[in-house]
Amino acid sequence: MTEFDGSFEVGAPELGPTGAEAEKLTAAGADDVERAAEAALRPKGLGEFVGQSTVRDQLSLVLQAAMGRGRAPDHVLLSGPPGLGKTTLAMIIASELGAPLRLTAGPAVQHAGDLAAILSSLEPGEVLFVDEVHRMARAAEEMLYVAMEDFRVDVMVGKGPGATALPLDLPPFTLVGATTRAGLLPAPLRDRFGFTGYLDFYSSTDLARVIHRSAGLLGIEIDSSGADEIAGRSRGTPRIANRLLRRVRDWAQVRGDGVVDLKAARAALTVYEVDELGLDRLDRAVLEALCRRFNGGPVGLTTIAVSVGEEPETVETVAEPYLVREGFISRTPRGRIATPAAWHHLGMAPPPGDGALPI
Ligand SMILES: Nc1ncnc2c1ncn2[C@@H]1O[C@H](COP(=O)(O)OP(=O)(O)OP(=O)(O)O)[C@@H](O)[C@H]1O
Repeated sequence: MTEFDGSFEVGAPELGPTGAEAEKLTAAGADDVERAAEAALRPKGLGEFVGQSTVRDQLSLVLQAAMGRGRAPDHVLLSGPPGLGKTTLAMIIASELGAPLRLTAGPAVQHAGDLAAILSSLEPGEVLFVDEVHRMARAAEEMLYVAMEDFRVDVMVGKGPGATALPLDLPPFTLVGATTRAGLLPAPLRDRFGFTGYLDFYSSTDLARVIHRSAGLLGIEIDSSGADEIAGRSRGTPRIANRLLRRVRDWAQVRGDGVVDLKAARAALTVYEVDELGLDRLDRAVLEALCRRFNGGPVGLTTIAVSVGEEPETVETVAEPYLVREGFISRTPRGRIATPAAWHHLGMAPPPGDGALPI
């Protein structure tokens, strides 16, 4: 039996649930039907990718220039909160280049040997996508520096004092790394990416476009008031927009007339506890913990995570970026603080002075 090296090969840049994503899903236990539905909605080319015009333009230049030179493009780092399209862009990069794509993730690369196995089997021009690149083991990271810069990997043969490093030349390849936490990447790794694309939360207008596009692909009848309502509650995130669209579609089918309109969107999102600003259970639990239990803070991330029953990383990468962006939370050296907006959102008056202002 061949040992699993934590990566998945995609021969042709076939996108959608039958390609790389389907393999990824199978290996992950296919426990998530939502993810399969999501994969079906992935844009297949830069032209279909909604919004993020700056990153799109920059990337398009990088790719066109490389193709013009007949060379593999520089390594690309994609940075931004979850669900904004990093994996989708990696697939698009391979697709636009007509190159095969290999997918893996930082947590699957826990030993240098895992990475050596992946790198040494890359085809010329292949795109290697490493999701959560900030979570790779240190030894693998160091191997990656050399592979990115010199297209070489040193394979260790033997053990102990007699061990020798055999240099193995690699074909040119393009690494696409994705991270939700660019700040955690060591500088030597960050510096080896020739281009970094920063993905930001989407405007409601762009999200409404994503929703109309997805509705078209799924054969859902939708009007603009329904799309706008869903967009406004999607926390600036296409993944959430697509998920809420499917939930509103369920409501429209079971309790409505099948059309996703304003009434269906409002009723369904009330059922699913997504409030008018798009805050969901976790977001509200974080605000409640901060205000009710810790009187507005400052309080440490771990303490908040324990009180809402989540991992600190989930709170930090999933809930916080949006809460900070919407001005509900301030991050200070002493911990997280609830802003007056957070208190008001919970229907409470902020305490005078402390807790209301960032320190
Ligand atoms: N610009 C976009 N236009 C249309 N749909 C998009 C766009 N960006 C993302 N999506 C949709 O949102 C879903 C999530 O995107 P994707 O998986 O690429 O996010 P991600 O940033 O890689 O998330 P994570 O960090 O959690 O892996 C995809 O199914 C895709 O259909």
